[in-house]
Amino acid sequence: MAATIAPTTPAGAAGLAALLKDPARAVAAFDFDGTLAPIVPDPDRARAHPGVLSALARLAPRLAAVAVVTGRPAATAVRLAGFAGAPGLEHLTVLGHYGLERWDAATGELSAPPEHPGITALRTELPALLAAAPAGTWLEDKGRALAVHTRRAAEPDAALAALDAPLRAAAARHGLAVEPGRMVLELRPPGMDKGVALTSFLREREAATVLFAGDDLGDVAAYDAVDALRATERVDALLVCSAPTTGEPPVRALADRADLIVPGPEGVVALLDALADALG
Ligand SMILES: O=P(O)(O)OC[C@H]1O[C@H](O[C@H]2O[C@H](CO)[C@@H](O)[C@H](O)[C@H]2O)[C@H](O)[C@@H](O)[C@@H]1O
Repeated sequence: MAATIAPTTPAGAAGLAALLKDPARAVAAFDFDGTLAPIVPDPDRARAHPGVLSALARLAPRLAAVAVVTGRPAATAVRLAGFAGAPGLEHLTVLGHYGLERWDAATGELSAPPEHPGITALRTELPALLAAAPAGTWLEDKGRALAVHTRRAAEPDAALAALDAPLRAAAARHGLAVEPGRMVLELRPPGMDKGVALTSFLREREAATVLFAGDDLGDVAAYDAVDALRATERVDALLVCSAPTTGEPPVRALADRADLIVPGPEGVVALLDALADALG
């Protein structure tokens, strides 16, 4: 028997009903870390939850499209999740670097803009800026963006708070945007976010319904965009919050607005399987 999917808001119930009624006009989009992949101390060791590929593959052929919208470089998300060549995901799209990059499974092509000059300059400056940071602080060079992580520090939140002002000043000096996240502060090119990326993708696919699932502050822009589409274009939607299973509190800016809260990537996989079951 299919598991019950129980949105806690009337708008979410309408979104779910619309998706089940007309899946061919629905798009499902997912954040990667914390949503499809369990959070781990080393980002390069993150992997999609073992149930993700089969659950997405069951769902994707029934929907207008499935996308991953992530702060990771698109190629990194594809590698960590094993998306390339995955049966059933021949039409998956990955929007990486908050939408700056795009990878389409159908062609295998990756599109990406040139590196922002602020990133090039900051790359040489950051080691000195981080020299006095608490042990365990480290820099993830993502190519088009630089992310300072504190998850491995003894006091991750305090370490991040101490770095906040100097990193924001450095970002301002180089014309970069600051993207805070779970024990990470990322400096990246401005002018793009998950909301802009998701809106553009939904228009491209002429979606009437969207399911979006995320877990972190970078996903708030996508929530904002979906709410705007609900209000202005009568798009039906189901906003899902993947709540941390790491002991961290959920990101309130998502949890307080979500139509459905699920327990981490395992809960997301259960939701996808329940949707696939319900679609028959
Ligand atoms: O948009 P996302 O797909 O959620 O990517 C956002 C950031 O995710 C990664 O960091 C997070 O996951 C790591 C691995 O589990 C974890 O160690 C870290 O504490 C989390 O913040 C990634 O490393 C960042 O570059 C992304 O910006």
